[in-house]
Amino acid sequence: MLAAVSRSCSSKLASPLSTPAYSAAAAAAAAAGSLVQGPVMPRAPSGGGDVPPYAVGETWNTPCSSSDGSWKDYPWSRMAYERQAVPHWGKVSDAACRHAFGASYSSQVQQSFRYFSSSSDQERRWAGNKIMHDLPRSVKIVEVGPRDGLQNEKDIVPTPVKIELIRRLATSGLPVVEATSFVSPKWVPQLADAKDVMEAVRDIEGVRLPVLTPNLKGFEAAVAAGAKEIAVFASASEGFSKSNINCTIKESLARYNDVILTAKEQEIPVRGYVSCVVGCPVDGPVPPSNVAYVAKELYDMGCYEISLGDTIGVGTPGTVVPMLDEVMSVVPVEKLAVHFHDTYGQSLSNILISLQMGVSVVDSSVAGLGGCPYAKGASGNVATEDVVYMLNGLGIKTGVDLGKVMATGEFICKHLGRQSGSKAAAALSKVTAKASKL
Ligand SMILES: CC(C)(COP(=O)([O-])OP(=O)([O-])OC[C@H]1O[C@@H](n2cnc3c(N)ncnc32)[C@H](O)[C@@H]1OP(=O)([O-])[O-])[C@@H](O)C(=O)NCCC(=O)NCCSC(=O)C[C@@](C)(O)CC(=O)[O-]
Repeated sequence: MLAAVSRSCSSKLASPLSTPAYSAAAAAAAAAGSLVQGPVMPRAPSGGGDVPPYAVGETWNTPCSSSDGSWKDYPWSRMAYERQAVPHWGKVSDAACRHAFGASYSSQVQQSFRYFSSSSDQERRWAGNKIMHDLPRSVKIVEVGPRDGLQNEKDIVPTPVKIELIRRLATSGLPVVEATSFVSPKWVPQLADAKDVMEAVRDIEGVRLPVLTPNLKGFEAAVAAGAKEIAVFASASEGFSKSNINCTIKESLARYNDVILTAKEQEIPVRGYVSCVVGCPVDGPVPPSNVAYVAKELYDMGCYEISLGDTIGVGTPGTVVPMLDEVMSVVPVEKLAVHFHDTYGQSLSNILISLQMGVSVVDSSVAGLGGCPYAKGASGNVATEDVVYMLNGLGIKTGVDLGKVMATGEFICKHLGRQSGSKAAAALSKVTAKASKL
């Protein structure tokens, strides 16, 4: 990833060279080679210091400390070492700030510090072309906060709050907002109000509002409530399939075949999820071939898009790459989406590597809400704010207004009585608060 550097957009502020963040970045840059002369050419791995002396593509298991204090090998800790990215230091322009913040960029925000890697769209593209070639020009973000984000909440969120959450997300420029699930209320009590939620939001314009349906019963209820798009969800691991939807993978695929055939008759588009694409809370590591098998089955049945879910967030680029590689050999990459949970803080790295492999659809959840009630240890989804911030920084278009998503994150976090799981939102709100005192 590109290194970040803090610069001021305003000449009225203290010299950016004197800010602590800049000094730290400057020290790092100086150590890496050059600060003032622009791009630094990558150095070949030396094999010394902290850099592992492994060849590109070589893999190994990293010993990890387990909860009982012993050292174990986790098979999903496969890693691949490649040469380091090249930092490109530059002054941040107003255009870049506007790009990062979207339409809600204001003169107040303009006064604040920026944390971007390059000074202009052109320079960002330079870095992108040089190091991260093949990045898409635009990415579709599928917001899953109202469904995946809320389904794990213990206290029932009032229906009007859910409706308002969807309305606000829809006006943030997000093209798709997964609204709710028509699943058994005995299994997921939080979403027992699916009918009321869907009836209230069904006519919101300019956004697609898919809902999860585990069977024909759910499909019929969803359509009756006004759903115009649905999603089915299978698992790449038997253990999770049984604990999540109480049937084997084979049984679930037969069930989804019925749902998809019925949906086709009514011209209702169906998205397909594959969960546990790297690891399963019950079965452990999941072979990429299992993921490819389930993804292809769903695609062949007629799902227009297959979302690959790292349900418990154990993936790293080292395991995500071979998984995607295998899936891409049976499903066209333009039909794939990635869905990362941030349990181990790997989501943004995994998204970046997925984009480099050609994926251009990313699922995320406002304020990083989320977790699956049937996946012990699963934490929130990657935060929408963090994804938008990274994509803005890379000059990749999303059409999403970061300021509006941040405000929506504040809204829902206030109702849940907790802090946002988005690091970008936390940092940017501090920056904005500081700027308002200037
Ligand atoms: C699949 C079932 C229904 C099987 O549940 P079951 O108990 O095996 O099914 P059943 O057919 O025996 O039905 C039991 C009861 O549920 C009712 N029922 C049956 N279906 C429905 C329905 N659609 N809507 C409302 N009610 C329903 C049915 O009518 C019956 O009611 P009763 O006669 O006892 O009063 C259940 O296991 C279930 O609802 N599971 C959903 C669990 C869930 O939503 N998990 C979270 C999804 S997140 C995920 O999968 C991962 C993902 C997508 O986010 C990606 C990622 O993060 O990686």
